Amino acid sequence: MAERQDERTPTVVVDGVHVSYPVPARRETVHAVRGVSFAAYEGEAIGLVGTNGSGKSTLLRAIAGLQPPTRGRVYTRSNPSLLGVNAALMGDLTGERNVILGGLAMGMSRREIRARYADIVAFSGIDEKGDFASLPMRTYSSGMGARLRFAIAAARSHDVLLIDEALATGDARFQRRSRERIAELRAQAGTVFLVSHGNAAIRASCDRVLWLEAGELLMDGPADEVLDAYEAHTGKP
Ligand SMILES: Nc1ncnc2c1ncn2[C@@H]1O[C@H](COP(=O)(O)OP(=O)(O)OP(=O)(O)O)[C@@H](O)[C@H]1O
Repeated sequence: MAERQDERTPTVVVDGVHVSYPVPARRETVHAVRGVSFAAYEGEAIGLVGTNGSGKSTLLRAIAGLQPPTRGRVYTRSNPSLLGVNAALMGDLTGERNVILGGLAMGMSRREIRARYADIVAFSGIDEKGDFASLPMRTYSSGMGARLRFAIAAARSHDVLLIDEALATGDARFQRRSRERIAELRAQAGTVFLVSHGNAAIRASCDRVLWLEAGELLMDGPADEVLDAYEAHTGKP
């Protein structure tokens, strides 16, 4: 077993990571992630579950390099262009402008963006109820924003793609497109992390699940096994 594991190529190694947020107003720190360790490999899709405030988004931000660990280390194989477009989307700009800026922020050329533009908008589904691509993003529902963000991020291949909640927002067709895209990214030896409150989306796309509770890694194993235990704990599917 150990030998077979050694043949796989790690893409992310999280080694004893702690993250604390100072809350000066209350003169305390929130210890959001507590000593989490695991390795992720090429071709894996890994779901993150845990009840509200258990540290999922914080761990994702630490892997993305957006939140420095207070203790421990995160190693990633490639330059983490993860969650690439998250910061770049701007409410006052149209969806179209955001697609262009998001693509540039991920290192795509203008020519590549032009070539992919129609696909990105079609993937997001934002134009299904009118010409939303030409309207400012602040006029979008939060689900539309999340879907456009995912569509932009999915337009190029990633060694590591971190997805926070986006998939929970779409209808059945968007979810099918997302599942297909995740499968393609994995086939290109990428690693996908998925945070969602919808266990069904995780069951459909992930083969491995990490269960965080109060900042600690409670369970790490095959998706069905961990989700069954998690659902027994929360009492809901
Ligand atoms: N910027 C911040 N400053 C202070 N505390 C924070 C900050 N961001 C998150 N926290 C706290 O850290 C803990 C973990 O939050 P986090 O958002 O990582 O959990 P989560 O599992 O993603 O939650 P949810 O499922 O509700 O989205 C929570 O107690 C939260 O209140």
